[in-house]
Amino acid sequence: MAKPLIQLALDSLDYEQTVALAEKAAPYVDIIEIGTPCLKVNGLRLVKHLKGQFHNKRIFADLKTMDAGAYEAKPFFQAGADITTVLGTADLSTIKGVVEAANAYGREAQVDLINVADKPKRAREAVEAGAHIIGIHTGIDQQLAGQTPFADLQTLLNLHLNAKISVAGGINLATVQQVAKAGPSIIVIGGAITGAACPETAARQIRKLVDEASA
Ligand SMILES: O=C([C@H](O)CO)[C@H](O)[C@H](O)COP(=O)(O)O
Repeated sequence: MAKPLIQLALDSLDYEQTVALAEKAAPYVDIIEIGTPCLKVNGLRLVKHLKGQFHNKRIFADLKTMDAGAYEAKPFFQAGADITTVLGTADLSTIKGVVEAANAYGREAQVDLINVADKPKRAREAVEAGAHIIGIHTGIDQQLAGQTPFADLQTLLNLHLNAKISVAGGINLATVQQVAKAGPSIIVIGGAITGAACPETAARQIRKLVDEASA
């Protein structure tokens, strides 16, 4: 089974704390995500910093773009982001704009299906528009209401789309192997690492569990 990439989601608002968490978990992850709240507070400066410090990792800027796709994404690709996100609920022209910007810089566009009603339909349209990654995502507020991304992940994987599938939303030490065995390309882990008593230990454990599940 192909080994999924592990994406660390950083959702602290504090610049220094975000860099410190990235330093602790970086040896065990493939992609470093600047989560939307963190990106809104810390912006392009943090993208440049993390790309400079972790040049062998992919940097994910979780823009969740809703309009002006290319215009919003371009400065983040110029600053070193390898992947930016656009909302699946956006107009298809906005999704195409982010895809075009990503292609112009040799990077990737992820379409986030958070809050999309008909996920298979939108995922097919996004892939048709050139999206490189489709994100199954149960948001933090939805997690608080008891929702999980597992059923939607399986639905999307069953479509066998010509794009990578990423999954996010409350994945932790207890669930990461079940997720890895389902076969996504990318598994996103936020709070289970950043909120752990020892983030470095949690990241190492996640890496081990994913490697075991996909061996
Ligand atoms: O994308 C996220 C959220 O919308 C805030 O930016 C999170 O980074 C993502 O859900 C992963 O975090 P956890 O759910 O804590 O694993």
